[in-house]
Amino acid sequence: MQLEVIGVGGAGCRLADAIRAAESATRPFLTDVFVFDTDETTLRQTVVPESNRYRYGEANAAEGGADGGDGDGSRAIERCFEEGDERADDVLEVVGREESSAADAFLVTVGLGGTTGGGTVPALVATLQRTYKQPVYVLATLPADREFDASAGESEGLAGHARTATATSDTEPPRPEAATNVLATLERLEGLASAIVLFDNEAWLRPGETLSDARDRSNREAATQVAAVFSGGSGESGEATAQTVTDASDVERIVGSESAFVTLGYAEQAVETTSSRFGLGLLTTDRDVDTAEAVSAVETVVRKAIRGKRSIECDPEAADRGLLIVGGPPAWLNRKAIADGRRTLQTAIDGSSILGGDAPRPDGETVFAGVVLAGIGPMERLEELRDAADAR
Ligand SMILES: Nc1nc2c(ncn2[C@@H]2O[C@H](COP(=O)(O)OP(=O)(O)OP(=O)(O)O)[C@@H](O)[C@H]2O)c(=O)[nH]1
Repeated sequence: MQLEVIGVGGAGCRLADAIRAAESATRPFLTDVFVFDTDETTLRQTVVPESNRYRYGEANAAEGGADGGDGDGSRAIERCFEEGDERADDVLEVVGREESSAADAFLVTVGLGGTTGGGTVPALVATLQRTYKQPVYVLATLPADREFDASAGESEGLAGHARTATATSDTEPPRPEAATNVLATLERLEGLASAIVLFDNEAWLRPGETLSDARDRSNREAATQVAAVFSGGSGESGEATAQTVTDASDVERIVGSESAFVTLGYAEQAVETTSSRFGLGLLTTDRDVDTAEAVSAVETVVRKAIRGKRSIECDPEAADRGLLIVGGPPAWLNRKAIADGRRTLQTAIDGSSILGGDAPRPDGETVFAGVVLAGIGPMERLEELRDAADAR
């Protein structure tokens, strides 16, 4: 399927940039990528073409810091929501230069916790929904615990998350109001966004890593997950055709249109191909691949994508619907193992709707699985953010 990506705010711009970088030249899945921020530097640091970068409004810092200078983050984000309509119109003026979008869906990327992205995105999603017929999905990061603490690095983290006392050289500002902002934006997105993919920064931080150090790696992880599921089931891939194609309507069926929360999973395993062995770029044939090895590779990546670390943790059983894409060099895509993988997903989520597809990658050197779990139930992380907001 084809996506139009719109990044808003610092994190939103960097995520959009990372998704653009994850796009394969031979299998494009992006019609366009736009980035919008109050901060010129953020925009310049992306590799998005200048015509698609746009600076709008005043930096929120100029209003007295990320919480508006009044110590009450909720008031600051409310002010940004009020400005949201105007900002959404600015965005639409740029994005809507073409009367209709060639994309199958929009993906709005944003980091929740701040005010620029989180303050604009509800109005932007509403405007896009009113203007276009395509679904509008949101990819939203959740802040890490240490951001809530104005004296970062001195005390313990929240709600059982182990704190690594190394945030001192972090260039990310403390955001005591972040949890409040997250909840306010999510509340507004409810009923507006077609679906909301969550990415939990706390879970993707490595011990001893600063937020600034983690962010490029986290963005690459998120972009890989997005590319696997949104570009994954493309039907034609040079000389290889998928046995089971998943298209935009399949993705829509799984993620729904009612602001369901979504988590993404991804796993890959390097496999030997003729090209990796001899560097000749020759295709691997079925005869070269041991069936047991191919089955094992597919089983392994499917299991890890479902049970391993996903964009946000939740019990797979709490999901209503699921999508599985298995990709790699065609000779490695064992059909029976892929069908078994779908059954594994069905059993794991105990839900009613499962779809699956395969994604042949003649030039690929890994077997991979991308998983979408949609309609995910109560999430511990959101509960923790609620507690953090209440504690303020
Ligand atoms: N994964 C990821 N998260 C980020 C990145 N940058 C910031 N974040 C997260 O996103 C949240 C919001 O940060 P920004 O996107 O910079 O904020 P903003 O929307 O520009 O808003 P203001 O800074 O308040 O004007 C932060 O609290 C972090 O949790 C990034 O590059 N990657």
